[in-house]
Amino acid sequence: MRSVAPVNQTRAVELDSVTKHYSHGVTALDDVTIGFAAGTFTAVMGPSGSGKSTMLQCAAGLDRPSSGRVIVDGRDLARLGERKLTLLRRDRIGFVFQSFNLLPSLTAEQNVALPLRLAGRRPDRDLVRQSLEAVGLGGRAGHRPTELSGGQQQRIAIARALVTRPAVLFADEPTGALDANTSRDVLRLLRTLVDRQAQTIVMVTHDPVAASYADRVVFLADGRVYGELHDPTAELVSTRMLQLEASC
Ligand SMILES: Nc1ncnc2c1ncn2[C@@H]1O[C@H](COP(=O)(O)OP(=O)(O)OP(=O)(O)O)[C@@H](O)[C@H]1O
Repeated sequence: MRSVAPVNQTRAVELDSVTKHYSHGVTALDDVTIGFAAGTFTAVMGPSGSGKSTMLQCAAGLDRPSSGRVIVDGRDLARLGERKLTLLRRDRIGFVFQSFNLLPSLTAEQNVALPLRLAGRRPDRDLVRQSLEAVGLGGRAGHRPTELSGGQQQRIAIARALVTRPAVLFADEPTGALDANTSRDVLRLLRTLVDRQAQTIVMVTHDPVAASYADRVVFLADGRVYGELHDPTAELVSTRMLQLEASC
């Protein structure tokens, strides 16, 4: 059963009137105001070029908005200098991508420990093992990425993103490179992390089935928020996407 959102839920991430201009007069985000409550799973959908990745990059502090505010874990990113922003990204924000980005020469355990090493911390073996167990791969600690399936590699990437216990996990098309069965395993894992550990997850996807694992789907078009769905089904998400594409 899904977690029930408590009243007065705190927001792990907030975007307040965020606009992002790129060169050649492109406005990728146009005055976007949206919040992501702690302990919830949100999918972000929209036609190609609607600003989904840009929104994730701005929310994760990987890119700076042209105007507006981004608040993560109670901190206004615009007020942080580069060093403090790097620390916040490293300690409080997790990111997984379509490509797993694991280091091929390292074992699963060493890949998961990497964020701790990069932070100059001696990796706590128990913590690394717990992260591997949380993604169901406690028995694969000594395996290298080439010895793991695509779904297992993505689960290692998720364990690596979670080892610092981030306030939010951003996922950009995390199942984009996986087949339907493997995708389902990864999506179930994300759902379990929300339900059992109250992890906050924001996931960009093109797939209505993937979006149906979320508590809420936010639709973007032309850099703007065009509504949302709560407790989505894949059918409802597909219908909304068709309506959105027809109106663009
Ligand atoms: N670095 C950049 N420089 C210039 N324009 C960019 C840059 N990055 C993105 N854009 C433009 O910003 C708009 C939004 O792009 P974005 O990648 O956020 O969309 P998206 O919804 O994630 O697309 P897709 O589903 O195709 O991945 C697009 O028009 C894109 O061409």
